[in-house]
Amino acid sequence: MFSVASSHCPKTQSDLRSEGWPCAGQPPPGEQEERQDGLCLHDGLQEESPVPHAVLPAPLPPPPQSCVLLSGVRSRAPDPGPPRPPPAPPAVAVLGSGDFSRCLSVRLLRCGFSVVVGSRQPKMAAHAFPHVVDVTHYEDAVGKAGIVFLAIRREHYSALWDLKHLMEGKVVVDVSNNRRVNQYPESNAEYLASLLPEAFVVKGFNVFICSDSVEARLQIMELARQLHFQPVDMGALSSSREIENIPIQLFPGWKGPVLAAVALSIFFFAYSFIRDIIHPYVRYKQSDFYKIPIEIVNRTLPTVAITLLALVYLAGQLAAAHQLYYGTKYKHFPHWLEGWLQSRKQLGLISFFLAAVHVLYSLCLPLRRSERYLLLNTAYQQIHANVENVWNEEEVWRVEMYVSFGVMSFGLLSLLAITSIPSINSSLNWREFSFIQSTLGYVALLIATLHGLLFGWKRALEEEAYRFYLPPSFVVSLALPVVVVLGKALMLLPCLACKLHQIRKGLDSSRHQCQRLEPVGSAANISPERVTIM
Ligand SMILES: NC(=O)C1=CN([C@@H]2O[C@H](COP(=O)(O)OP(=O)(O)OC[C@H]3O[C@@H](n4cnc5c(N)ncnc54)[C@H](OP(=O)(O)O)[C@@H]3O)[C@@H](O)[C@H]2O)C=CC1
Ligand SMILES: [Cu+2]
Repeated sequence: MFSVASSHCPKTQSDLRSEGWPCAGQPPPGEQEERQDGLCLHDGLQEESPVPHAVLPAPLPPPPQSCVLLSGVRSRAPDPGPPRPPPAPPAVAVLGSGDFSRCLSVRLLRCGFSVVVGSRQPKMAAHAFPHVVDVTHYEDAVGKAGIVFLAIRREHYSALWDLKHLMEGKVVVDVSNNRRVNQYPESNAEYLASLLPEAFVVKGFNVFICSDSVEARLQIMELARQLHFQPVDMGALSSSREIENIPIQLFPGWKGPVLAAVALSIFFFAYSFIRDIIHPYVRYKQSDFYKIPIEIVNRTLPTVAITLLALVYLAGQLAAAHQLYYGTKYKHFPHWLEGWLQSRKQLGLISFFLAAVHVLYSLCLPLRRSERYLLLNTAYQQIHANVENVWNEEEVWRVEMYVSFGVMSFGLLSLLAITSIPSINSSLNWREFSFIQSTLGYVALLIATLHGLLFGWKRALEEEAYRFYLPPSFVVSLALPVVVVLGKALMLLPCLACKLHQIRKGLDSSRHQCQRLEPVGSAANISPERVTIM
């Protein structure tokens, strides 16, 4: 339903600094910083597609007015004078004539480069390219360009051995992906560098880029920018293994949140099973096993959903506590907290998913045959007892409010989920986003907690509700949300709120100023100023 991986790097990364389930608009100046180290796995050329057109880039605007040289150096503003003919576009060689080669060639052409394609059978391959592309033999193609893209698979790199002398001093770009994580002992790029020791090998292209030659790396990053990608500098060529593994990882950001959801589901399911099925069976020989498929599942779903939602906001509160304790936003969070903060969006979306399934299950409750029998039995007993009217004002109000709060909190959760879609979140400014994800997010948590409390009502105080000495599951599931809601109330106290505000404005009151750290490194290091939750 949701595309949670953004095709815009900054947006994906900006997830991390937002309040609730993250993805954020532009922060106000001085409060947040922008970094562009997101994962853009959905960027056109990154995907291996058997259909070339599936990854063909959309028509692009005209190329920038040759203000950026391929060497990565920006030229000065041109002197006013008679207009000169535009310089010949720089030639880029692409070796191989497969799917990737065709996509890349078209993109290069659209951005004003001249392309020379190297093929083992140039005559046959030429049909697949626009007529302006020079399709020739490998040797010829390499000789005509300073930058050489390899659009051939690693298994065929050995054929490049014959071109070794021609590759001397050229920038050779390895774009290959693998089919399995750590498929070969060394990365494809390192293998290529060993085959072509005189060339400057650069790994990656559209997003993550690395090379042992800083100049070559900058040159390819500039080229990527000219093709409207947002490259991320990954440093030395040794990072190529990491880059090659990225496209074949299966939802890496979801592992922790999914594991948390599964563990909580097992716990709450087992808890309800013991209390609601095993207990009546052991005590009264009453078989309630029919409750497993719907009732127990529908009791597990909301408890896990609300716990996950509380975990989203608990991470932000711990981050705020960390900042208050150290009196600065420049001290890195512990690793576990960084990971947790990064998982908030996934936690929130899983919570939304479980809440949605809970809604569906709840709507289906009256459809059950068991419900019908129970209702008839109750009616019969009522007639027997000669009771005409069982209307209970308190019960009526409790259930009306309980259902209403449930619907409201689900509505707010839906809003949070929708605004975490990259295209929607990019249409919001920082304040709008923060209002929805933080303020409305807390309201959703508060209302969901009230929904749970109204569901349980007085049962927490009744002795028979403690089966096997275990409190009802709603009591267990509401403990964390109540703590988080109270934590929020605490953070709103003027003394704490003011101090936190100052810290986030960058006014260090800390004894730790000497440890001031600039946010650096991989995407795993979230800078504290990205977190404004309270
Ligand atoms: N970074 C990214 O975003 C992406 C990277 N890639 C990578 O690009 C590379 C090319 O992928 P793709 O275009 O899909 O592959 P294809 O199989 O479609 O094309 C490979 C080309 O390699 C050439 N080649 C050279 N030697 C041989 C040989 N011995 N046997 C067969 N072909 C040979 C062929 O061109 P010819 O016959 O003209 O010589 C062939 O067309 C791969 O390494 C892939 O992982 C792919 C998609 C996305
Ligand atoms: Cu509910």
